[in-house]
Amino acid sequence: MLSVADAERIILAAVAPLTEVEGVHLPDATGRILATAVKSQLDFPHWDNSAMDGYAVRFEDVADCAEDNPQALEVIEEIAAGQPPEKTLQSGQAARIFTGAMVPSGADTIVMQENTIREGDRVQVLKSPKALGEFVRHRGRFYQAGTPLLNPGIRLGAAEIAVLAAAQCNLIKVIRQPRVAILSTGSELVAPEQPLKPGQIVDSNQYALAAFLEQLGIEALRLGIVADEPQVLRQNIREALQWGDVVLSTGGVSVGDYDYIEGILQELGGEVLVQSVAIKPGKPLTMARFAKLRSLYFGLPGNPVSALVTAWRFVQPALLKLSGLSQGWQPQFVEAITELALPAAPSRETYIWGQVKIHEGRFYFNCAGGSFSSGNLVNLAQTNACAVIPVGSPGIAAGERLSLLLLSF
Ligand SMILES: Nc1nc2c(c(=O)[nH]1)N[C@H]1C(S)=C(S)[C@@H](COP(=O)(O)OP(=O)(O)OC[C@H]3O[C@@H](n4cnc5c(N)ncnc54)[C@H](O)[C@@H]3O)O[C@H]1N2
Ligand code: MOO
Ligand SMILES: [Mg+2]
Repeated sequence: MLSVADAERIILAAVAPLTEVEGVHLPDATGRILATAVKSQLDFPHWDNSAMDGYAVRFEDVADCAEDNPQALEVIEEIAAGQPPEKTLQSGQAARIFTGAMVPSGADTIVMQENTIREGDRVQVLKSPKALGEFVRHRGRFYQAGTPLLNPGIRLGAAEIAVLAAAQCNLIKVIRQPRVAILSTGSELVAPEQPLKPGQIVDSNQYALAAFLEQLGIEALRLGIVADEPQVLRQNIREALQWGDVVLSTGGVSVGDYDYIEGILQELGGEVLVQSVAIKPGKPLTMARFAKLRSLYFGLPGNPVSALVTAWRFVQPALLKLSGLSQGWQPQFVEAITELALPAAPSRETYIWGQVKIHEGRFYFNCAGGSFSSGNLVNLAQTNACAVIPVGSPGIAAGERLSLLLLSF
């Protein structure tokens, strides 16, 4: 049985980030991973412009003015944003200007409107600017044309999409999305919409995994429920591996008579890298690499909580690394204070699900109510973090610090 740390290392080492590139239009680029550096032929700002509504002036004209010593200037034109100036400012002159408008030649400083009094075609400046260039946003101050604007390997969110739009990048090169197939193994399973006969179990894992993937920005190929019949399972798994970069199944990975997954992976030529892990829940986690197909198989345990906890702990970083993210794909742990006492972990690293909150700048963890069983998915609702209890820990008292795996925060 591997330790959690060793299993993580083996799994993540087996992941080769995707490199294939595709083009998407800007409105479709949200959530995608940038494949190549983006440069712009434009400086940012594109030209000297005003940061305030006020007057464009020559600093030397107003360097010494004050309320009891105002400086009168002649207003020679009005420049709105989007409108190029027509005149060149001479000494003793000002131009009415608005935020974002181009600074006219001859001017070097902006005086904000609040420090002026307008009198017809003249303006009185009541306060001298702090420095030459005050409230001028100079061309190229934020970014110089031709240098990298966005680096590859980043996920495109609202901020990056704004940058791309401003740089007029309409077609973006992104890394293709991972292909992930999911299947639920188990002859006892029925879909949520089917009537339940005695002894049957509703296939919640398929839905949980599809939602888990969707939250990572991946649309899963849902292969449905596959019965515990070796021939049928083998055929489904073979096809899934041919199509996908990653195949996730649940169930059939323990030691029962109907637990066929590991044997099938070996028959299909997979290199089984993980067979069991000292983690609770999730001990029978199985992972295999199919080098020729360039695909990975995760056989997650069938118990609903075991399936999700192992997905959060191992599959999530693997998929984020696969997606081409250059950083931030590793699992995120923070130090937190537990509100309630947590149990001992004699032999397996134990994950206790619950909720994390920030209070006065600190993380606080509240474990879920109800019973902690890998078969109880009811108290999994609203989980956004898992407390990690290290192997050999006698338990963690209320008010003590612990390490927390952040899920979505
Ligand atoms: N003798 C032993 N028995 C078990 C061991 C062990 O070490 N020795 N390990 C236990 C642990 S820990 C886990 S976790 C489970 C994992 O079992 P499998 O991965 O083989 O899963 P199944 O046997 O197929 O199912 C277990 C349980 O989960 C339910 N299930 C399965 N699929 C779904 C689904 N898609 N949606 C909802 N629920 C599902 C299934 O009906 C069973 O109740 O093994 C222990 N046994
Ligand atoms: O590891 Mo199992 O997931 O304890 O029930
Ligand atoms: Mg089983």
